[in-house]
Amino acid sequence: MEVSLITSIALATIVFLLYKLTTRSSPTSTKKRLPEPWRLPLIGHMHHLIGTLPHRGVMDLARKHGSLMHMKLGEVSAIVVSSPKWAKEILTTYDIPFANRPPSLTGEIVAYHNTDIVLAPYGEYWRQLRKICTLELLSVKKVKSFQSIREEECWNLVQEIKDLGSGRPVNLSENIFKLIATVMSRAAFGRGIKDQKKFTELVKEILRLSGGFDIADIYPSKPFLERLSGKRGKLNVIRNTLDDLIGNLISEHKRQQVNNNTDHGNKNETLLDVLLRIKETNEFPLTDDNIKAIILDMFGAGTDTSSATVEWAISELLRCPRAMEKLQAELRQAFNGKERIKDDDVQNLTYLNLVVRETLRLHPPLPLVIPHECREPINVAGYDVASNTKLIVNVFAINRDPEYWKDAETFNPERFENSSTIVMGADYEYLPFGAGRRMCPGAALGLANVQLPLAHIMYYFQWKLPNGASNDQLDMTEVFGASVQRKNELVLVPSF
Ligand code: HEM
Repeated sequence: MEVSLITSIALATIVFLLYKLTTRSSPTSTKKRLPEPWRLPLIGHMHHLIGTLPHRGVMDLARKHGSLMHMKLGEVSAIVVSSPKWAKEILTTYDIPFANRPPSLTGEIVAYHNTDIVLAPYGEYWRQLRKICTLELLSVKKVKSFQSIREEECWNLVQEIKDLGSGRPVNLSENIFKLIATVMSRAAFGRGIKDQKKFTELVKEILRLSGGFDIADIYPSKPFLERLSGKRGKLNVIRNTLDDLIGNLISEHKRQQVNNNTDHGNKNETLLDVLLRIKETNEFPLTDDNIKAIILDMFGAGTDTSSATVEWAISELLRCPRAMEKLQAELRQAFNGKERIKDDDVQNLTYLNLVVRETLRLHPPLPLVIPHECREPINVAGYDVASNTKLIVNVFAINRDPEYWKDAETFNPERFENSSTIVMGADYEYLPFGAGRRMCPGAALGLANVQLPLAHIMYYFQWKLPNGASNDQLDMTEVFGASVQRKNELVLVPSF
């Protein structure tokens, strides 16, 4: 992040000089303006984010300048929301005007001209895709239908760790990501795919390139910067490779459907089956490219988010022995005498659920959600907001707002004991899945993909840091991309 910011600022200076040579300054506006930090010409407020991670930098700025603040990121104007009060106001009263997504290079290239769900502009096409998500792809019934896949893959991970032997370090980051990517592959295509490693690496690379703070994002009107930064070229290469990979899977699927005369609508339909059925029955016009874009969304939105949550949960538990013991006691009592843990068994485990909620409070994988964009000029609390203004909801700051959360920085699952909050707080004080029309439609699947792996990892093994380091020395440094991950992989030593 730091390198990309510094590169952005260096390139911005060049653009600034060119700009100065070719433009005259405009008269100062007299309109009421939102509070903002001091800014520099052309780069705006980007310099405030040097040496920090965007969600933390923006939180610190908001604590000084206000929880509804304006920021200029290069040439992009953004309104930044950092408190439950403003999140509620904006995501209810102004939800529709802000329901758009800003155009992005990722959307143009990798999402086949924004024909996925995540980046699709607000409108009829997006509405239809949301309906397909709610009723078909990510419905409770569908999430349940992937139960045996989750159980098998979790069990495989337990066996792999056992095969390595007690006391041998395990790279949990790698293994958890692989587990969730395999679950998603099997859910999407019915099996783990041949090129799975390559596929998931490419999806990870897209996410890494889509943080929203690099030079191409902050100067959208200067397309030559996309080339100069190499982003356009990289995304094109990734898209072409993924296009071949998913294209082949679609062709294979179509062949199998003809051979097997597949019974449409059966309970084991994969995500790809569902989309091909919708296409074939003309329920909603979808092209193969649309299907590729939607499938990529399921991976992009569904793998990193869940795997990061499992990793952060383990990290927090390691540093909080009291919570770790309590969770393991709950699991051992619930599964005493059972060889295998079933998906249904974990749904009602109180403390496991509290741990997951508290992890998502402190470590929302998408701390600045996915940027929204204003569709029309509006007035928010007396401030004029121009169309195309970006909306950044700093969920990271909201989830840690000291006005709402006692000891906000402390990992304390018990704080949710008497609360009904699961996916969002009634007062918008807890928003790991966002809120409003663009809220995450995959929360049920995301939670299921977190709970079961976490239960397995905590039930079957005791964990400690390698080389005799004490658990409270675990490094918790974050790295910012499309989602916030651990900077250093989580390598731990199991005993059993
Ligand atoms: C722990 C897991 C997850 C977390 C914390 C999470 C969080 C989020 C957040 C914060 C947003 C953006 C909301 C906004 O822009 O206001 C989002 C959007 C989205 N998520 Fe998730 N997500 C998770 C898992 C999943 C899964 C498993 C899927 C599907 C496989 C999924 C699919 C999506 C989609 C399609 C969108 C875009 C919705 C739209 O633009 O209409 N997510 N998610």
